[in-house]
Amino acid sequence: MRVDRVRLLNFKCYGEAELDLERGVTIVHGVNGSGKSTLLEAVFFALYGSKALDERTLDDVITTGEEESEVELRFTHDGREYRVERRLKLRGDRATTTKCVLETPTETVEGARDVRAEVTRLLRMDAEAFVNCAYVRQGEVNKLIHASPGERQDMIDDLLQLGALEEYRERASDARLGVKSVLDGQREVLEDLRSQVERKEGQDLHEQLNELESRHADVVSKIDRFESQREDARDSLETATDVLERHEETREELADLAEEIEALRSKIDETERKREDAGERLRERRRRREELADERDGLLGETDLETGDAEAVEDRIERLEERDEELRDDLEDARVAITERKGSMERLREEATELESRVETKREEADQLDDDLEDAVEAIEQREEKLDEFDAEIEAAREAFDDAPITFGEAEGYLEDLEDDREELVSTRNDVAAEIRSVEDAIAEGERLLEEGKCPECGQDVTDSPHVDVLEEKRDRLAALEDRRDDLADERDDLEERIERAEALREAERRVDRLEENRENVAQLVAEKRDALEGRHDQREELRAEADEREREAEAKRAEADDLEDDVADARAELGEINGERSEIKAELETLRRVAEINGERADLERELETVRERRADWETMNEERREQLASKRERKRELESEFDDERIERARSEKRKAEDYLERVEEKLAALEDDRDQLRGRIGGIEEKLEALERLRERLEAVETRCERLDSLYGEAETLQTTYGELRAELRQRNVETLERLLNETFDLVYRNDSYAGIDLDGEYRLTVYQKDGEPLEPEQLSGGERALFNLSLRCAIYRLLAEGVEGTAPMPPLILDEPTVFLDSGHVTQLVSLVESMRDLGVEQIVVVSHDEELIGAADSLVRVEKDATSNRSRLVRGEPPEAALLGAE
Ligand SMILES: Nc1ncnc2c1ncn2[C@@H]1O[C@H](COP(=O)(O)OP(=O)(O)OP(=O)(O)O)[C@@H](O)[C@H]1O
Ligand SMILES: [Zn+2]
Repeated sequence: MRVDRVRLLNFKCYGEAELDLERGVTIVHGVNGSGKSTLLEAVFFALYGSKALDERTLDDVITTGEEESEVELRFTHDGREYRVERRLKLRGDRATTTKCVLETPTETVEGARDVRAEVTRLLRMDAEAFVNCAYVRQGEVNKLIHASPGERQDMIDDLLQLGALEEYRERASDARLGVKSVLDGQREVLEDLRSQVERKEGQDLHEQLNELESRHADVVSKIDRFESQREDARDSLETATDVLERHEETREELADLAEEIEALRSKIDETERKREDAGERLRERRRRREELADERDGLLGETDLETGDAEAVEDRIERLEERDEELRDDLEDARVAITERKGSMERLREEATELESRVETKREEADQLDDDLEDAVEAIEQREEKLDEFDAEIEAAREAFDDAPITFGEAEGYLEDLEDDREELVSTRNDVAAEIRSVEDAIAEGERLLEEGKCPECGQDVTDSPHVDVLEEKRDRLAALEDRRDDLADERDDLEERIERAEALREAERRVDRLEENRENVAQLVAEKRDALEGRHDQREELRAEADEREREAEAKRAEADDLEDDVADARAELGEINGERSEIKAELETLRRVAEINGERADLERELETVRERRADWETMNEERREQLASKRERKRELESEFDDERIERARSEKRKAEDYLERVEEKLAALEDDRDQLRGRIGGIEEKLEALERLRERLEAVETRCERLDSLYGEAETLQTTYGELRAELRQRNVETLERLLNETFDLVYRNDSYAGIDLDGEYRLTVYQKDGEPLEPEQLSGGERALFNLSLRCAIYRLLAEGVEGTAPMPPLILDEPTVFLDSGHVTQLVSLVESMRDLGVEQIVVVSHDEELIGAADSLVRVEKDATSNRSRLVRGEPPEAALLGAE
């Protein structure tokens, strides 16, 4: 068997991974925890499913955090291709297998159990055998050494299929013992049967049977006789019962007829009564009709209708109602007219009153104006007097100018001129005064100088001064100036006087101005008053004219209102007439309506009369029919009465009694006889059964005799088979043990070639003993760790080779799988392990898969697989490498 391809999905640390495996030695390497062992486990799991998991469960297989997991394995076996696929799914917190198929070239096997059975059959190994032989798991290197010889024996026997032989031997032994116990049982049965048959044969069963059968025939013939007599009795009973029943029926029919006749008669009477009542009603209704006719004739007399004919009456009513309708409209119109006119009339009168009150107001206003006018005239007169006073005053003021140097109006200018003159005068006086003073001073200076003898003019000695006469001139000048000053004083006094007068004149001028202004004002007021007076006159005239106008209007309205009052009186009179006519119409309508009512009632009566008449006729016919029925029922009754035959009835009764009597007795008798018969039958049956049992016993006896003979020979055969299997196994094991011992020694030699050990001994019970060079025996447990590992590997390889070469009909072996075989080995022994691996390959092992870190092993590989774990996703990956990669591996 060769693994071609492994494909994983979410298998433990793997996400998606796929690996093609080739022939030869494949080394799987990678750091701790990268997933190397898991890869091998996956192959194992693909083949054997949960059996490959030891104590772990399916949910350990699914990558943590995932729901589903898949593993697919393609392999070639015996030249044929196979494919196994398993799929797991987490349901809640338990994983289950949702798909498990094995595709073989000829069929598809489904279901975990069937697939495992088929794989076990193909490889001739179950899971346990697989790990004991082909798959050396990590840490299980010493498994075979630590096992007890008995366990080892079972393991190896199983692998070599010798277990089956032992099983067969045991089965043969079981079979032999089984046959023995069955045979013993059967012999006991045989004895028992024989004694039973003998006992039964001594009982005279046939004679007993004959006697009982003749007694039985006797009883049966008696029963037959009584049964036929009972039949006769039953017949006569039936006939008698018939006659009596018929009689009973006739009597019942007669009774029914009597009842029916009675019922008919009472119905006829009842209907007859109803008919009479109806006749009475007819008469009553006719009377009523007459009464109504009389009443109507009376009513018609009151009207001018010639006939009480319904149509004519309705016609008349209709016309009267139309007329009444017209009159009602007229009435309404008249009422409306009255209301309207009364309204207008009142309105007119109100308007007139209103106008009159306005006339009065206006007249009062005019009178008021009269008074106002008088007052105004008086005021004007007063003002005019005032004007005269002003004129006199003005005249008086103007008189001041009569002897004045100026005329009225010049005073102002005149005064101003005088004042200017005065000013000029004053300044001239001042100038004169100043000159006087300076001349006086110069005179005084000149006089002083002169006294000192100096020139008054230039201060030089007066002797010969040209200026001595100047002093005199100055004195002249002073006198002239003083004259002038006095003149000026006079002039001023005169001027003062004139200014005083001029001021009085100016005052008079101003007073006249004021007075004239006042006068003007008063004159204006008077003029205005006069104008106003004029206006008031006009107004007063207008008011009076208007008042007259309104007074006339009011009179006109009152006249119109009086006319309307007359109209209203006329309309009222018309209203009275209409009402009169309407009450006449109303009276006639009442009469006519009553007539119409009578007509209606009479028609109803007529219809009712008709109905009653018809009803009566119906009742008549009904009763006639009933009378006929009555006659026929009476006839039938007479017939039945004539049928009655008392004598025959009496006979039937006595016969019935007799038959009943007999039947009662015969039943008892028959029951007793039947009892006898049944008892006899039972006894006959008992004897017959005993005879049959005897027959059966004889048959069984014969059968048991044959069976015992057969069992005897079977026992002999089983005994032979058991010994044969035992011998066969011992022989085979001996042969295998010899081969295995040889292979083991060869292999151990190969991997542990030194001088310490002479050889290994394997006895028939698979007890292992290692002999040292000096001939001392050693238990394998006494070997060192490394030695033990090598020893074990040798044993594994030896078993593998034995299986691959030795056993007849062996299937092609699965790959040899070694998980970390080098852990206990030093480098020298690794080299030997490498040669072991190589020799296995040379011996024709198709595939060898080894998990190892060892460089030397890697160097020996035909192909390399590196397992890496992605640091971020934490998923393992498979990377193929070719052997040259080995050179780079020093760094790992
Ligand atoms: N169900 C699972 N889901 C995810 N990871 C898992 C699951 N089961 C196991 N693992 C992880 O798979 C990793 C690989 O384990 P494995 O034994 O294959 O490593 P290895 O390469 O053989 O290491 P060593 O060299 O130490 O033997 C471990 O780190 C383990 O934690
Ligand atoms: Zn590992």
